[in-house]
Amino acid sequence: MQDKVERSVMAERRKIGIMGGTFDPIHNGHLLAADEAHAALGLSEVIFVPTGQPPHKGKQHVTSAEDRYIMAELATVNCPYFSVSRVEIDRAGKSYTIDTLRTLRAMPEYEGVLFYFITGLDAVLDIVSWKNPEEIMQLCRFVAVSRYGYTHKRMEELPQDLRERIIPLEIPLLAISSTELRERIKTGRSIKFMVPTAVERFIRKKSLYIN
Ligand SMILES: Nc1ncnc2c1ncn2[C@@H]1O[C@H](COP(=O)(O)OP(=O)(O)OP(=O)(O)O)[C@@H](O)[C@H]1O
Ligand SMILES: O=C(O)c1ccc[n+]([C@@H]2O[C@H](COP(=O)([O-])O)[C@@H](O)[C@H]2O)c1
Repeated sequence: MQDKVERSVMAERRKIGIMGGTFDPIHNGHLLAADEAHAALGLSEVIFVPTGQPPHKGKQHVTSAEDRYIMAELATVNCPYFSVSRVEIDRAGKSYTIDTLRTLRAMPEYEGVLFYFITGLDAVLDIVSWKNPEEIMQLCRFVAVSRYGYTHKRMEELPQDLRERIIPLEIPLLAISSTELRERIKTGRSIKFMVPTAVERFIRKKSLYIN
């Protein structure tokens, strides 16, 4: 009975996806993951949230937040249910997901919304090292989409209480990563069908990733 009531309450709540990432640069793998989650989970929209300071990228050089934000805008502008948020870019310090969830949940336009945080399986397997993972799981549902080189079976490595809150989602594998794209640009190889055309044009115009 309790379960039934809970399910019917959840069915009435607006469901919104959050696709967080460094997006250095954004690529078709990110867009496909967000689109598959949108369809499979009945999300009304997906908000892309480029990180300001990625919490786990350490000393690795990261392209300016503004350029990564513009690329995210260019990649998503033609999709009516995608948008890009500046919430992490405009916040000082490391971009912890817990802070982002608290901020979004406190915004009047998202009152009563059920958030789904979309990540690749590689990122989810690392969740125990994130800030406040238990509280994150209370504030949203986690979605773990397939990523080349990983299987959902590996979710068994996670503590049960966290694993139970994560929705595994099989999506077509696109073996694209931002690392691979940066390497391709540096070595003069094509990225043509791996990123939206507008993103490729921006990368070329700003001479990003050439050294
Ligand atoms: N090809 C892909 N398929 C599915 N999910 C992906 C893919 N690429 C990235 N993701 C997921 O998107 C989120 C943001 O990823 P991120 O911006 O770090 O891209 P990345 O390609 O993993 O970058 P890098 O190679 O620099 O680590 C993460 O949850 C990541 O797992
Ligand atoms: O909050 C944390 O501790 C945390 C640690 C690592 C990653 N994240 C988030 O996970 C998303 C993917 O991160 P990344 O580094 O793979 O681009 C992005 O939104 C990050 O802010 C969050």
